[in-house]
Amino acid sequence: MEEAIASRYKIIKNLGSGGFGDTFLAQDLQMPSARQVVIKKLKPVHHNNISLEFIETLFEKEAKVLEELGQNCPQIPTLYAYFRENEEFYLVQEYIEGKSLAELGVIHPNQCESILSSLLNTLKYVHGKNIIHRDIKPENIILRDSDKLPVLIDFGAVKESMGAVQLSSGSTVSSVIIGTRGFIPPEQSTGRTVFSSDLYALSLTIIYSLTGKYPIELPNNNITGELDWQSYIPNLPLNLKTVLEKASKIDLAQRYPTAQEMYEALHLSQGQTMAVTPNPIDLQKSSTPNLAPTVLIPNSMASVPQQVSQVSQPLVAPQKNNLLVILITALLVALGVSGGFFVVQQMKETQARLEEIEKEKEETEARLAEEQTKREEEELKRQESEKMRLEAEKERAKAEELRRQAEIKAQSQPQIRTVVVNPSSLTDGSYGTITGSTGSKNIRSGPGTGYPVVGEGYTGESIEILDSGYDNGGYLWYKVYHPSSGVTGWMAGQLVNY
Ligand SMILES: Nc1ncnc2c1ncn2[C@@H]1O[C@H](COP(=O)(O)OP(=O)(O)OP(=O)(O)O)[C@@H](O)[C@H]1O
Repeated sequence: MEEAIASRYKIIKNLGSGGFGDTFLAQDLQMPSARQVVIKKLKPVHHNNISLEFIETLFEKEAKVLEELGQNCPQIPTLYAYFRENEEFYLVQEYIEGKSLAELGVIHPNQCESILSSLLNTLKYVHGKNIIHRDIKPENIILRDSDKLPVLIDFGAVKESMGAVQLSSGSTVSSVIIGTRGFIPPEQSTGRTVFSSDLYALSLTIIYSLTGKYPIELPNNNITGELDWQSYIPNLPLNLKTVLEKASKIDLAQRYPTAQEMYEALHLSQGQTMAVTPNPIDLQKSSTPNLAPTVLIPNSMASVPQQVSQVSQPLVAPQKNNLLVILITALLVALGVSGGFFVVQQMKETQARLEEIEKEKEETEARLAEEQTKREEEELKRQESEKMRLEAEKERAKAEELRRQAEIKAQSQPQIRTVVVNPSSLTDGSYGTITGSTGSKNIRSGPGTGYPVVGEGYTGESIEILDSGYDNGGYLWYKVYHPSSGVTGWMAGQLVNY
């Protein structure tokens, strides 16, 4: 890792590396305090058909915007410097000490509500300058240690300038879409980012702080695409729930169009006076002391609130009700006429988006049907091969059974092992007697009880010994001639006294 940047900023550590470059914590060696700063190094994505000088011009333009935002809003880091070195571009910013919402995880609903309110004030100011942040997410909001206020970092436009490309028509566009999956609404992913895209991302960021879940971790309704986050936090104050639900609508037309309207809805739905949340712009970084916090004028359409008094005031003084109703009606009629074109335009955009969603739905359905058919075909194939396997298995078992039966049969067949024990003694005239308990003894056709009985002899009778052998169990048998019956056959060894 390099040790210093531009011979002035001594790198302390790398804070992160993203798609556009690296972010470092460094010390500014040219400041007496050697204050800590954050340096963002950006690398152009494409520079085939566009010169670095052109990118530099865009970068400078965006850096100037960041400078202005940081100077006037205490909840945006101050930009100290920006420069180009070789082919890389650098932003040197105020270091905000604190933890990001991503690091903080689940936060109590009351604190979430104050964070939301405070960030809506910041966005009122930012949008008032015609700037859209484009990448609001838990990682890009730091809860500053010193005052616990949320600070918005990492504006997207300057990164967008790194992806500039020239079209054949001559106009310049960015080839990159800034934003983070799950936090960007549909219109932003098609390159048509509007103010309410930031409000959408902000609502999902607050939903993260309430539930600890990123949008991609939440289940969504298959028809509307809306996320089901409410079940994770059942006892949420109604006003906060209503505001978050509206701001996170997929349909752009159903969302709050401005931060001002969302802010008003957040506070009005509590049925109270307009909030006395200090506006970041009025808690400015400039030297003006004793600045009172602001009260927002309820029917003011301006994005920059007016400073009036430190005390909370009723939304509408009762005695002025009638006059105010007339004024509001007149204002709405005037706005209705002048805003007609804008409304038609919005409707057209919404219609186009709905058609796009419909098309995406049809494509998804076709893809799912195709996948289903494929799955069914595979299942059929699998069943077929399983059937074949079972049949083969059956055949094998059958063959095995046949083999086993043949073996049993073979084993039940008596096996004759004829062994001459004492050939010299088995000469003519070798006699023995039948022994054992009184009674008849079987004479068989072979040496073993498996052989049929061919005759009988009685204990004490004399027999001529002709041969000897063993049965399957290894027992000795004698081949005898039984003179009393004239039978020749085999007798078990223990029945013969020889
Ligand atoms: N001004 C700042 N003060 C304190 N920390 C900051 C500041 N700016 C960025 N950081 C921290 O630096 C880290 C990297 O930040 P950053 O968002 O600039 O870049 P990245 O997320 O790495 O890349 P990408 O630009 O692609 O989003 C984050 O943890 C962020 O909280």
